[in-house]
Amino acid sequence: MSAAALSTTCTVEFGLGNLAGTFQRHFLCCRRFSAFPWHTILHPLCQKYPPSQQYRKQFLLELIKKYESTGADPLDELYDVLAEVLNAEETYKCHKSYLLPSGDSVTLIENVAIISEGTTGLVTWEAALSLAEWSIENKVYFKNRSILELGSGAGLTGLVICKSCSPRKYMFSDCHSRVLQQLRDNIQLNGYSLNTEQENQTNILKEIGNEKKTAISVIELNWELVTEQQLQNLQADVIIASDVAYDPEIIVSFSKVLRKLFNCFKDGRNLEVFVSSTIRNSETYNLFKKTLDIEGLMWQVVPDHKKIFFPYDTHCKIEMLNIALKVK
Ligand SMILES: C[S@@+](CC[C@H](N)C(=O)[O-])C[C@H]1O[C@@H](n2cnc3c(N)ncnc32)[C@H](O)[C@@H]1O
Repeated sequence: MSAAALSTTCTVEFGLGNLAGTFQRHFLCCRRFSAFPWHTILHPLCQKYPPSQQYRKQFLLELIKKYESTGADPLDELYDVLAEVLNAEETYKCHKSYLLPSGDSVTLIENVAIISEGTTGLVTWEAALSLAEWSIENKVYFKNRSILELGSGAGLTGLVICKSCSPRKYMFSDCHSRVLQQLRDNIQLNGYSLNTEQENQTNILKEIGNEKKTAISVIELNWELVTEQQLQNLQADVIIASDVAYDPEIIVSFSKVLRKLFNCFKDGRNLEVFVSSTIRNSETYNLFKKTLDIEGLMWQVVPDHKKIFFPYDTHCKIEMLNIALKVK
């Protein structure tokens, strides 16, 4: 049977609309499947930006097993792709592509291991996916505003916001040199150019035709070292962060940075702060809330967004806080 014929069969059998969309979303960012997949390994995004060799191999073996368990004749095309994948070099980095509701996508280079090179910042974490989904439903917080993201990691949330919410300025930041390099690469991979230092300082907007483009920069910003003056110079209106409350030491320095950011707003400008966290350990998470309290900050839990379109473990508890200065 040809691939086209199989594709038609699957369309009829599984109803291509939602199901194919689900398969693509799972496959392109390396998530497990619970049903028979198609429109994946030959997807143009997969061919241009291949997921890890290990993931593609497992996927194809499972696909072949499930397909042949229906009694169908072996499909040469699947074995050809499997041979190609088996011959490919196994690398410690891979591509993951995240499909957006607009039809656009964000492709990232991520490490295969979740912790590598002494950092957690080389992969995308669940809280980043959740924050990105929330942002698409809440564009009003980002449109024409100047956003500072703390601990950006691989850059998923920021790239989704830049592609979907038209911010005026987006400042990615992190402290780790490998993470900062991967962030720059990922931003460029998605078709953006980075602002120069001079452009950052003078806050120049890129204007192409009549369309204003988001000014994007990557900043080395270590919560342990950054001063109030440095934060003041960034002139951010909105602060976001995801999965940064996972370690007691980090929690203290992160909360202090938030307090410093609020101190920059003595002139009455309004600062919006959103922090999305996976609650792995309730003691650690409570410590985060307690530390915010010690720093003179209060929070409200933001209601969950409605549409889930990135595949992630929905059993893990993710919570987003809107953080503000306590009223005296
Ligand atoms: C668990 S990762 C989360 C990355 C990304 N926000 C996500 O959710 O996918 C934590 C990030 O915080 C960064 N980080 C940890 N300590 C930091 C510090 N003192 N200053 C700045 N960034 C820090 C790490 O480099 C890493 O990128």
